Amino acid sequence: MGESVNLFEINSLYKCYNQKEKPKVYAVYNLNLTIKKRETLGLVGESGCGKSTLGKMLLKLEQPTRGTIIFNQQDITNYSFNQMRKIRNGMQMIFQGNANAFNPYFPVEQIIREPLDNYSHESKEKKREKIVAMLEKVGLNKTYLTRYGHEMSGGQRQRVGIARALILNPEFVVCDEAVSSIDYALKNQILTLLTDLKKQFGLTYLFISHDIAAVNKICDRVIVMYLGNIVEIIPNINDKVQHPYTKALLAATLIPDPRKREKSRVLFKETEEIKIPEKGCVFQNRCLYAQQVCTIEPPALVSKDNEHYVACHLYQ
Ligand SMILES: Nc1ncnc2c1ncn2[C@@H]1O[C@H](COP(=O)(O)OP(=O)(O)OP(=O)(O)O)[C@@H](O)[C@H]1O
Repeated sequence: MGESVNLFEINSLYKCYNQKEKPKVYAVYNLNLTIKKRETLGLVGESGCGKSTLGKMLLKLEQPTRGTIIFNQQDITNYSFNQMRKIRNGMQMIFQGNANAFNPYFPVEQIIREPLDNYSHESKEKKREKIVAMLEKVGLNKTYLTRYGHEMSGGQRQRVGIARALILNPEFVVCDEAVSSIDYALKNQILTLLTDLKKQFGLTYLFISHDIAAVNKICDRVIVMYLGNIVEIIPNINDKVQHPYTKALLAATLIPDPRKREKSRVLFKETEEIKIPEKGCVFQNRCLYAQQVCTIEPPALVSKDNEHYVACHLYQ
């Protein structure tokens, strides 16, 4: 049997958070997706649409309520903590590089060494050599070993976070808003660094971001999520998007002038409560083009052309 080109195969995945004395929240709802080896897959959508929950389920930091997650042809959905331990070093996460991202009492050496200590019995000196080599790969050097989080800039902290995520040679990295809190020039440097490291280490990224420009720069394909569902998969964000939600999202975020952006929000219908409807399309309550069928049948995610998928009755 040849090697699979898919790193992940995700089938009918659900995550429901049961909250005390509050209604259930479906953060991810019947989601189907494959992630190809060595691709950078973008994940965009409004706050609360389930992006982080999906990322955490792939890393098994959250347990799915239903569905299956196949990683490298192994069904890891119900793997125990010990079974996950054997593959967890192959999956890592890069968070926002803000000052709270690291333990304030740990110097950089300890921050990056922590994952190594969990997985390797090498001597302290050998580990230090690896840490210094990794610091150099991310554009820092050994003088940073003794620095604390608050003694670094946002960009330097972000580089340390990347070094920590890559120290165990992972195959898959979730970048969760990894460049969202840094300014434009620095953002470009970190995006270039992530792209270089991807080539060097043969990485696969899930790149979660509110920043459409960053997604545009780095991603091979982009998933658009709305209320826990995938509404569109775009091979390239410059391609013609089709789903009314994607159009509205792009119009709202790509216009630099916030006053004009406000106007473009009319692309959504305003609703009091944004929640998954009992039947039909998830976006029906806010869609300006909703028809009767949208209130009855959920649209399937169908292929348009060349890996462009859209879940909308307007195009079926
Ligand atoms: N531990 C939790 N307990 C209860 N509800 C949760 C929990 N984590 C997330 N949720 C809810 O699940 C939904 C999806 O949250 P999630 O953090 O995945 O969204 P997101 O798209 O990553 O948002 P953001 O862009 O703001 O980070 C939200 O309604 C959120 O309130």
